[in-house]
Amino acid sequence: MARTPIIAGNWKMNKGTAAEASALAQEVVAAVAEKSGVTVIVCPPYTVLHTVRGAVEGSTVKLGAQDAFWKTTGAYTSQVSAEMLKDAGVGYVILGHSETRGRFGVPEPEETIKHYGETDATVNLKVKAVIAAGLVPIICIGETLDEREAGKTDLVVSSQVAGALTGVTTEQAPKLVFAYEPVWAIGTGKVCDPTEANRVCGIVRQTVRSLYGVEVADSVRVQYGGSMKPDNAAELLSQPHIDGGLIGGAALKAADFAAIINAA
Ligand SMILES: O=C[C@H](O)COP(=O)(O)O
Repeated sequence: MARTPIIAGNWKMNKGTAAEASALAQEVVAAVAEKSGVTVIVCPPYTVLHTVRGAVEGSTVKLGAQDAFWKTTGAYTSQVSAEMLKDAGVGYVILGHSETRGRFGVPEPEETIKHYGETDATVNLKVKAVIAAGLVPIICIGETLDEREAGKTDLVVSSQVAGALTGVTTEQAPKLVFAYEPVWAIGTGKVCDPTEANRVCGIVRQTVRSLYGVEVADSVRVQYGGSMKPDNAAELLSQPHIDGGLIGGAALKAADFAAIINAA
């Protein structure tokens, strides 16, 4: 089955002033104006969603968010619901990014803390809330270096996929997007070998197949993320199980982001 490639830029906690966000979003819109046949998404910080919404309006570039809470409203200080994101013009939501998942319950030194205790259970609640709001979740999964070296990659990835999908129906599943992001490849410049990235994206698809059957498995889109750059994108994106990319650092420069999109 032909799946439409999907490239998402995760700006993380960057380009968060209105001026920066507006400039980058406008550059992305201009850089991909002639490109068709690819779903292009930008995921800025919450504070500039409105700004970026205005910048991408009327273009093919879609608006995404970096997380969502599972409750719709209430006394949940600091949280943002999927319903609120929908109202803000968001169509896609990154969930379970490794920078929000917990790891082994080991406290980290303050200067390096960047994990917020996300578990498969909270990712699952968020996936269901995002689907209920009519938005598309981009579900992140991936192993740490320790897990890879212990030979646990396939187990970690398949259990994260299955854990995210409890209670998600066969009717809801075809639209899902997954992002396989080996944690050791994120922001390190150490990209996963394309053949291995394809193999693990195949594990994601196989897990979906075991839960929902072959048609759904053929429909879901699986991105690779982790140091994808203009010079390695074509080889990664030509792999049969890799339908796109979740891009961090290279999404902060419109020319690099566009080069990756053009390789899809
Ligand atoms: O969400 C994006 C990923 O964490 C990849 O980040 P990166 O491209 O900077 O390695």
